[in-house]
Amino acid sequence: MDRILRAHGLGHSYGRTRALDGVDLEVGRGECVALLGPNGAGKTTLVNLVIGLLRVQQGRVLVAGGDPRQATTRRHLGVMQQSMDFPPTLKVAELVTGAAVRGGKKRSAAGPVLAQLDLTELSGRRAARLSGGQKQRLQLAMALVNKPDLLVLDEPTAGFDPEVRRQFWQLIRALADGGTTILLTTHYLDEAEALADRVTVLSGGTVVAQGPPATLGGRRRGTAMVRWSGTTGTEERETDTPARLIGELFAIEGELPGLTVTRPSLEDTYLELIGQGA
Ligand SMILES: Nc1ncnc2c1ncn2[C@@H]1O[C@H](COP(=O)(O)OP(=O)(O)OP(=O)(O)O)[C@@H](O)[C@H]1O
Repeated sequence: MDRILRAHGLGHSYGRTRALDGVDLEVGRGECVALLGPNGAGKTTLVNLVIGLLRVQQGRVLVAGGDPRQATTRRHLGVMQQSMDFPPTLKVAELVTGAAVRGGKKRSAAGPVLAQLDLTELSGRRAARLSGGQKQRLQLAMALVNKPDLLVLDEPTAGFDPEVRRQFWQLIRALADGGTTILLTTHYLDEAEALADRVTVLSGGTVVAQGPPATLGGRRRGTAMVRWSGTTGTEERETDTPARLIGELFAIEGELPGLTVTRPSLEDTYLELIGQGA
C-alpha cells in the first residue's frame, strides 16, 4: 500500500517528561486512522511531530516521502488544530481563499470547498462570530482547500454537543469514503469506532494496541465469561467457545442455574488497555 505517513521509533521528551517512547505509526493512502488515548498519552506530541511543529528528537517521520519540517512537504498537509481564533474582521470566504493562495492554489479553489462544507451562505460572515460548529467547518474548509495528501484533525469534536459531533462525523466519513487520507486524535472511543478504519491506542507515550476498531485488544475481545451458580457459590470460566463449554458443563452438571455469558465490550477492552479498567 502507498504509505502517506511513515513514523518509526519516535521518542520525544519535554525536559524530564517522556511524552513518546518508541512509537511507530503508518497511514496508507485513503485510510482513516484514529489515535486514541487518555489525557497526556502523547497524541498531540505525535501529531505535532507529524505536522512539523516539533523537531524530531528520536526516530523518523516522513509525510508523502518528505520531512514535514520542510515547506514543500507541508503543502501536502491539511491541519485542523484543537482551537483556533480567527482575526475579528476576516470573513469566511476570505479565510478560505487566503488558505488556497498560501497553498499555491487559485482563489477559485475556495468556492467548491465552501459548498462542500455547507458554508456558501456564510461566506460573507465574520468568522469570529460563527458558532462553534460553523467555526469547525470553516477550519476544515481551510485545511481541505489545498487538497492535502494527509488531513490531520486534532480532537476535532472536543467540547461539541452530540448533534454537532454527529454532523461532523458524517462530514469526515464522507471525506474518508471519497478517498481523503485522515489522521485524527480523539479521547472518544465512539468517535474512533465511527470514523476510523484503524485505531492506534496510545497510553503513557507508547502504542498499547493497534488494529481495526472491532479487533481492538486482539483475542481478548472474543473471550467470553461463563458464570453459573454452583453448589459452592458462583462459578466462572473464561472461554473463546462458550457454546461448546456450556454443552460440556450441562453434560456434567445436568443443569446450570443462573447461567450468564458475557463478553467484554470495546469500552471495557479500551479501559483495560489504557490501564483504567476495573
Ligand atoms: N510543551 C510541553 N512542555 C512540557 N510537557 C509537555 C508539553 N506538552 C506536553 N507535555 C507533556 O507530555 C505528555 C504528553 O502530552 P500530549 O499533549 O502529547 O498528550 P495528549 O495525549 O495529546 O493529551 P490530551 O488528550 O490531554 O491533549 C504529558 O505528560 C504532557 O504533560
